[in-house]
Amino acid sequence: MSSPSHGQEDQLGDVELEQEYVSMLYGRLDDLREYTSKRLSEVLRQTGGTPQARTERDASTSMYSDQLTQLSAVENGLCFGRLDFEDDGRFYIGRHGLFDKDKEYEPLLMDWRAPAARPFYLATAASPEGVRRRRHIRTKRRTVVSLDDEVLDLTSAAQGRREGLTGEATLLAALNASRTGQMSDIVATIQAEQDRIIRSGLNGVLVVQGGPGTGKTAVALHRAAYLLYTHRRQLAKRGVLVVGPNATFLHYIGQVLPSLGETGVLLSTVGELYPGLTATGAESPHAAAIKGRIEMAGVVAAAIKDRQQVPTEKRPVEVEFEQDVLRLDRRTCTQARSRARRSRQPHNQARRLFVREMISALAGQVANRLGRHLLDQADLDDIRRELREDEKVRAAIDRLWPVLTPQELLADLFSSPARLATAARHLSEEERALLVREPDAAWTPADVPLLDEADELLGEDDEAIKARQARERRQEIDYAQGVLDILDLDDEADPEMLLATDLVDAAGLADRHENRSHETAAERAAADRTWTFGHVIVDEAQELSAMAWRTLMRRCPSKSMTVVGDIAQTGDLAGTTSWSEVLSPYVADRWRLEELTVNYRTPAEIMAVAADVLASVDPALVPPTSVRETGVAPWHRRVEPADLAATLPGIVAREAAAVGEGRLAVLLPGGSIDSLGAAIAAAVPDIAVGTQPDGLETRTVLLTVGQAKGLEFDAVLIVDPDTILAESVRGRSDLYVALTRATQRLGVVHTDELPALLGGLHPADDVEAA
Ligand SMILES: Nc1ncnc2c1ncn2[C@@H]1O[C@H](COP(=O)(O)OP(=O)(O)OP(=O)(O)O)[C@@H](O)[C@H]1O
Repeated sequence: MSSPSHGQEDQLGDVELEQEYVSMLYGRLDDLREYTSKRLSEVLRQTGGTPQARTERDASTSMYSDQLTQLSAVENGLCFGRLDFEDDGRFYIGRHGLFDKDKEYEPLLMDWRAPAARPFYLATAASPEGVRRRRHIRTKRRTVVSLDDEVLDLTSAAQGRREGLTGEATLLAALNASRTGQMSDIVATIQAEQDRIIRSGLNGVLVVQGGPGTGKTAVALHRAAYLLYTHRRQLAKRGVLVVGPNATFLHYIGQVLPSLGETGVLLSTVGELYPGLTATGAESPHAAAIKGRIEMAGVVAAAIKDRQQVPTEKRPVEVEFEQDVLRLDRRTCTQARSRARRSRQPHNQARRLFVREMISALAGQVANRLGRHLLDQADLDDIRRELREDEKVRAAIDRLWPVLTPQELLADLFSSPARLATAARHLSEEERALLVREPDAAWTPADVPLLDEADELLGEDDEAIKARQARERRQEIDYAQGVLDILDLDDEADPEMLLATDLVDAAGLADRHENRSHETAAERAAADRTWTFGHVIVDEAQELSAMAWRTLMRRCPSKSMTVVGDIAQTGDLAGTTSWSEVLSPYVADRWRLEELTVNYRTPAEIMAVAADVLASVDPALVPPTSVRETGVAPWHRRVEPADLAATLPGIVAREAAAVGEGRLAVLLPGGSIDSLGAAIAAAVPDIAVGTQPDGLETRTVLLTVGQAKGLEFDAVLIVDPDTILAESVRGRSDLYVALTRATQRLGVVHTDELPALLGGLHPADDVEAA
């Protein structure tokens, strides 16, 4: 509600006044951009100097480029609010702090994350915190288009604003707007219960539990921006990781942080956390669920032990060496293996000890045959060296204790029922059979935590480390050569002036860049499996398996984490329905819980239907309260199974037309995407089938419920709810997720009797007639 005390004329006058102020702010922003860009070019042009000067220059380069990125990002909606206080003070609130350099840096615009900006989100008529009026300023590009005032006194509170909502008109305008396929930031309309979570302290594990549409994802991302602003020094170095369920979801949320001026955050799925590997393989949900169990950590450890072999009593290892046959018997090998294992080093590093013991044993045999008394220390050293370099000796030792990469270990394990039987003996035969795969099959997302576990237990052998270092050094030199080439391309350079290559060669420049100052923490983190983050945010956290949690906890030893999710929406068989169950192995009961209760996405009419489904998942679960109604009744239509393929394209086309500029999602059972997808795609323009990162920007998209998790659309059409319910033991949760994706319209097409759970839907003919 716009302030009743303000007439239309006042508003017009105010709009002009605010436009003046907003234009002044944009002028200041332009000045700042120009200044920063100039400084950056100056720094980039400087060369030479002492090592300290170079370090300072690197720091200035990254500071100015970061500032420039931030200043470019805040163009849209730079200023969105104003607070007027009882004592006649006032200030403006926006995406970025701006100061008046001519007036002792007096604030012109307060960053929304600054402590002083908090009353903009928290002040209420009942507790105004000295605020007289809160004004929401809506802009389009650089033009002020409207204002929404709230007067925070109890009389105006009694007159009608809905209790508990901040900036109601602006909020409802944002919620009613058509979706674009990309999530937007909510910085102008953060609600009080969300603000408290966004600004909660950095330390410890914070769990944010909330029903669908309560803004968990939005809150998690704004929290990342807030934490980076408030604890920049601490977090910029180690970076922040945001984990999401799949690439489509990451694409959907990908613009939110950049629009808030934050680019140093790594967005990743758990499946992408193993550098150099893309987990594109698919497998049955049951196989993935087994791989997600915590017992799999023991299976990986056992699989490694199983590769540390000793010969049988009767058949010692025989090695040909210089026309002689040397023997490694069971006792010698067992002793060497025990010593190597006792070192508690990872397999590939402990191997050094094993090799040393084996070479000693073999050298002893050679010395005895040559006549030990004839040999001095130098001879013995020679014998050891020759043994080490001998191909056959090396091969024999490799068979007993091979150098292994995580990929080799797991590919060998899963392609061998015998190896699986040894390492995973507590699994049933049927469970083991589900894990068997071809040796060269593609890796699946559920394999990634196992690879991570294996990497931890295998470690890297020295040769691999040396090879990697050499590779990295070559990359540094290539990068440095590129920099030199660019610098020397300047054709306006004075011919008398020394070229950069006259001063330093690529190897020399690479030395200076050894600390990779040109990469952000997020970029370095993405390339390094052992990177540990300053803060980790996990979205749709209910879907993570126990093994995935183990991987993530390894990446965050400080346990500074924000975990957001909804245990009523768990669809993955490996997922959880209890936060305490997944967190207690790592932090016992030292985690704090915050709950979100208001649904900003799903209108009340649709939520009433979803509430029945939720009650069937667990009667104790409480659905979130919808913030708005649309007046559009959700409908159902029965179609004979034989007619489905012929009828559905028409229904989809009608819904796509009804949604106008908005987005429509057709949610189908997993098994139907292929069979029904082609017919629908042929009849409906601008359509995407299945997950493609930018598929959400098409007007219509066909997805399974699992693929639609975390996403939202103006209209949703659910096809064949019976099969969605039957497809998984978590079918009811899946249906609940499907129903709660819509912001405006919902329809359900079924081929059998309407499931009783969906009794709240209205027959399509009644809805059309109305
Ligand atoms: N304070 C707010 N102002 C404006 N829009 C909001 C606000 N809070 C949430 N929204 C919008 O509500 C929708 C749902 O938010 P979000 O996706 O974060 O919910 P969620 O709790 O993660 O949902 P789900 O559990 O279904 O994934 C989004 O469009 C988001 O932008």
